[in-house]
Order: sequence, then C-alpha cells, then structure tokens
Amino acid sequence: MTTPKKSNPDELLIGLVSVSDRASSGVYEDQGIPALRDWFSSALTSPWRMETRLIPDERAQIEQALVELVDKAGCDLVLTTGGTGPARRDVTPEATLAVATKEMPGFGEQMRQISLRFVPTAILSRQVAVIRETADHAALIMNLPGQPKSIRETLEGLKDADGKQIVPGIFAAVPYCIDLIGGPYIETDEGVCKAFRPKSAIRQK
Ligand SMILES: Nc1ncnc2c1ncn2[C@@H]1O[C@H](COP(=O)(O)OP(=O)(O)OP(=O)(O)O)[C@@H](O)[C@H]1O
Ligand SMILES: Nc1nc2c(c(=O)[nH]1)N[C@H]1C(S)=C(S)[C@@H](COP(=O)(O)O)O[C@H]1N2
Repeated sequence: MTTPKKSNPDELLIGLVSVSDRASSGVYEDQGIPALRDWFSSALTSPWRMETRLIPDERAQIEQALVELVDKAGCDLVLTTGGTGPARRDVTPEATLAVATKEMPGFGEQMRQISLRFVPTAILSRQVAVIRETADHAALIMNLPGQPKSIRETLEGLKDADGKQIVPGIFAAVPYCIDLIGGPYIETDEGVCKAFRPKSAIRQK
C-alpha cells in the first residue's frame, strides 16, 4: 500500500489519539484532544494539520487507529494520551510497540524525568515512543499520560518564573527526529519550545 501524497509537502500531519474508557463513552468530556490541539496551536509556526481519534482502552482499537493514521492518513507524528499506567486496562504502550519498527527509548526516559518534577507517581507511566516505517513513509509515535495537564508538562518541560528552561521538554528533539525520518521541516515558537537541531541541519531562510 502506498501512502497518499500530501497537497502541501511542507505541512506536518499530526495524529492525535485520546485513549480513555470514560471520555470515549461520554462519562466525561474528553480534554485530551483539546489540550493537544491547543498546545500545537501555540508551539508550531510552520504549517500543520491534525487528524483525531477518541477511543476506549482496547488494544486492538488503539493499534488500528495508529496504523490508519500512519499508513492511510500519512501522519508524520502521532501522539496518544492515556492508558500508560499499571491498571489492567492500560494497554497503550503494548499497542504502540505492536505497530513499531523501531523503539525510541530516550523519549519515555525523558518524559518520566520531566514528570517526576511535577508528580511522584510519574514512574507509574510506562509511556513509550517508536518509529513506524512502511515502504514509502515513516512516523514518530509517542505516548503521553492521560492527565490533560501532563500534555504541556511533558512536551514543554519545566521553566522557572522568568521563563528559563529548567528541564527540557521532549518536543525540543521532535523536529530533528522528523527531519531524520524524511518528514517536513518543523519550526516552533521559541517562547514555547525551542527546537534543537545540529548546525548542519538548520535550514537557512
Ligand atoms: N481524555 C481525558 N479527558 C479528561 N480527563 C482525563 C482523560 N483521560 C484521563 N483523564 C483524567 O486523568 C486521570 C488519569 O488518567 P487515566 O488514563 O489513568 O484514566 P483512567 O483512570 O484509566 O480512566 P479512563 O480510561 O476512563 O479515562 C483520570 O482519572 C481523569 O481524571
Ligand atoms: N507530567 C505528568 N506525568 C504523569 C502524571 C501527571 O499528572 N503529570 N500522572 C502520573 C500518573 S498518576 C499515572 S498513573 C501515570 C499513568 O497515567 P495514564 O494511565 O493516564 O497514562 O502517569 C503519570 N505521569
């Protein structure tokens, strides 16, 4: 199967997957996708578009959503929120690993380090990040915890009262990772998240 060609090759296509039994069944309103959408609206200055899914904590449905978003919709980056903990129904990391071609352990390690600055239960999150590669396309898939506030915390990291970065958020490394897997060149608002690239990889304006 070939991934559909984008109308604008510079546009980042982001898949956002909220994994929650209660939000998907209407017990409470989903705050995961709105929090992700708001964060990307503030952080990205290059063109982007999103595809969203709200699903229960069911491994088969999570795997299907991830495969569809990468292989059919052509997403370059997919973020999940929820289902990373130790409870019986928390299976997002297993579903993510099942669709992976490469593991990216640094993201999970860094997210737990960041989250420990906010909550001691950060070590309960089994979140992973992976690459999924098809014949003609690749995407970075990352798990975030379910607490809506954890989205900003992990992506942006921790800053002091003057806005100086204390712990770097994981998103700082995402633009270069997307470069390396053949995706679009992502630019960010440095006030929210300063992307890091080696000098040789910085595009001259
Ligand atoms: N999509 C969501 N929208 C709003 N709040 C959420 C969402 N997902 C999780 N939360 C909040 O974060 C807490 C921890 O998330 P966690 O993923 O462990 O939820 P959970 O207990 O497995 O329940 P569920 O899967 O039904 O959301 C939840 O108890 C809830 O308060
Ligand atoms: N940044 C951040 N990370 C966090 C949290 C949080 O509030 N903020 N909650 C923790 C808690 S209480 C749990 S149980 C795990 C797993 O959450 P999940 O099952 O919702 O994915 O994430 C942890 N990581």
